[in-house]
Amino acid sequence: MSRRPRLSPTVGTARNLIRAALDEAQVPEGSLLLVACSGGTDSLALAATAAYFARSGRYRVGAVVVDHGLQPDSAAVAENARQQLAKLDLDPVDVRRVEVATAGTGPEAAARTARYGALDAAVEQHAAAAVLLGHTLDDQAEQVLLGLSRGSGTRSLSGMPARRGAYLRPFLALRRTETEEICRFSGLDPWHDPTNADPALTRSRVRTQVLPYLEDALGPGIAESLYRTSRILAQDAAYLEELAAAEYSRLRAPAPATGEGGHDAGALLLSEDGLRALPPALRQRVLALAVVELGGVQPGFERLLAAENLLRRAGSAGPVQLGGNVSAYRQVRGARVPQGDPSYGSLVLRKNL
Ligand SMILES: Nc1ncnc2c1ncn2[C@@H]1O[C@H](COP(=O)(O)OP(=O)(O)OP(=O)(O)O)[C@@H](O)[C@H]1O
Repeated sequence: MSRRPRLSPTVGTARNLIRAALDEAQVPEGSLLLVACSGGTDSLALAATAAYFARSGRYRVGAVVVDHGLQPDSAAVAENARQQLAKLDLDPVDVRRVEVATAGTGPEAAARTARYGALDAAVEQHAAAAVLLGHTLDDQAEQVLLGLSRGSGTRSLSGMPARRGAYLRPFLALRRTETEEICRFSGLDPWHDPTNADPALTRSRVRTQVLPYLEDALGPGIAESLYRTSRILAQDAAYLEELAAAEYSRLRAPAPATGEGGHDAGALLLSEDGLRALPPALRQRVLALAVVELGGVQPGFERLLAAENLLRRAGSAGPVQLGGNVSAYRQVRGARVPQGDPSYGSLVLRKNL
């Protein structure tokens, strides 16, 4: 009597991870899932595991391969991905060539922007309910380590989110060695991106030198520990951001226009007493929310400390540059700010044109 090959425990774990991610995001049964697939080990393993949900009839499953056109062999890499995906009976398998606009930004960031543009377009065209990304625990550990090396805060150290809109990362708890195992088990032949071992790239050095060194020096389990840290900090970041958003809407007021009536859209006011009463973790987040609302970029820690210092000054103070051309200053009562003007007692944030 012939026996069916035993299911690898890793394949079972991977299925459970996808099932949990879809349930958590409440992706409706019968809808289309698109796997974002580079043809590399992680996303091919993801496609192979997601294919199970098509076979079981619970979802429809397709894949999108983005050809960035940055390397001479990029079309061949995309074709290899298509051939591997053809073994999995996914529908559709959509290979998209994109133009990567590298002017003014690094090639990696430009490729990412173009890739997400193509994935968004594929979601729209195929009316997909979710896009699955193949990031693993190892990717998350690298992300946290890179964040630590830059002196980042809670949000950045919480790494990549498991979910953002329709984008899901079900494999964040899975090791890269496990995605390799799934590919072997599924008879897939993944592409090995040579840039993953390129010592000129910081992330590659973290992957091939720093993490193995830490593993050696501190003992095994460092990747799992960094992943654990990311989960703890993700909870904390979400909670602090929720509190800060509530404080921001409580303390924020529109700036009056300099002329008759209306508001000055390029500025806003934050109650100084309200800001002073907050703990620094919330005060700095409130200031950052104001900067972003005015069209600036998320300010760094030192800039936020400088803005907080304005609140300790006796008279008019500032401006302090907060990034993205947004500055903060305070004005005290006098000829320019008569009592009764809402700018009095407020920190003013202004976008300089
Ligand atoms: N060219 C691409 N086309 C479609 N999706 C992609 C492409 N490149 C990356 N992705 C998606 O983004 C995820 C992360 O890619 P990245 O290259 O950062 O990591 P990786 O660990 O090398 O992943 P992989 O082994 O799947 O290539 C991939 O798992 C995949 O879901």
